[in-house]
Amino acid sequence: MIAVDNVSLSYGGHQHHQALANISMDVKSGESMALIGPSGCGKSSLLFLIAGLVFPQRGKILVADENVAGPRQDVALIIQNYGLFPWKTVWDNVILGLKLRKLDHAKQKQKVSQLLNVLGLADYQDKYPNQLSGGQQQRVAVARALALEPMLLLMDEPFSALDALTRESLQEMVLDIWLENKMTLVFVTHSIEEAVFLGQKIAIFTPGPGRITTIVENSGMGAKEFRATKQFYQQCSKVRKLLEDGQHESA
Ligand SMILES: Nc1ncnc2c1ncn2[C@@H]1O[C@H](COP(=O)(O)OP(=O)(O)OP(=O)(O)O)[C@@H](O)[C@H]1O
Repeated sequence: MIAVDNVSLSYGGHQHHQALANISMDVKSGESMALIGPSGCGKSSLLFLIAGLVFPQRGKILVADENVAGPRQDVALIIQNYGLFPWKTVWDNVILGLKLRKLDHAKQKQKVSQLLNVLGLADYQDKYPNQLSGGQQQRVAVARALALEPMLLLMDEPFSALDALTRESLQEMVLDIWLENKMTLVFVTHSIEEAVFLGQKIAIFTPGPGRITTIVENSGMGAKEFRATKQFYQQCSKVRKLLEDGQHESA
């Protein structure tokens, strides 16, 4: 589904800054991958490259076997801080993408109602984002992305602003959606537990410029009970150790 081949990215201007160096990775169709590493190591930049919002100076990125030349209709991106329109209600935020696609009106309504029900937002459909909690806003962002039935869902630190329990329940919701829809999922996180709970593969980044040092296979993920297993704790320890090693290397 995604093939990133030897990609380097610099941001221009006179303070020329190399954000990513020689990144290669593959994500198969239906897989989930977590991107984790210290702040500023280029995780969001890699997500934006895959989304077709920025372009590399070197290397190649394919999505569904096609060169990424711009945003695609079948790829949804949830940006940091949810990216909701504050002047639109929950309903209008979620239906927006379907309107832009000019989907049949009845189908638009049916789809949005269904999603709001599934995500527990039906009672909030006429509220505005600033009338909602962080967890509710996050669910609206997820609903808006899922309305488009993406084959690839990209999420940038989706649950970072949430309290621990809300965060876990939304992680479980995303796991359910991923298992049911068999879409490909790539997400950025700072949380080791989140990476291990939701990532079938976990890409470990180091900074200065951003590189992927290791891709951890995490075959145990896929069940809610995984969180309570010994394997889960072992995987968390492994990821923590790799992150620490990366910090020492780049220090
Ligand atoms: N538009 C931009 N112009 C110039 N530099 C940028 C731009 N966007 C990001 N950078 C720089 O590129 C580097 C990588 O940023 P990026 O946001 O991808 O990192 P990150 O790993 O996602 O960080 P965080 O975990 O803090 O969100 C940083 O040093 C950042 O300052």
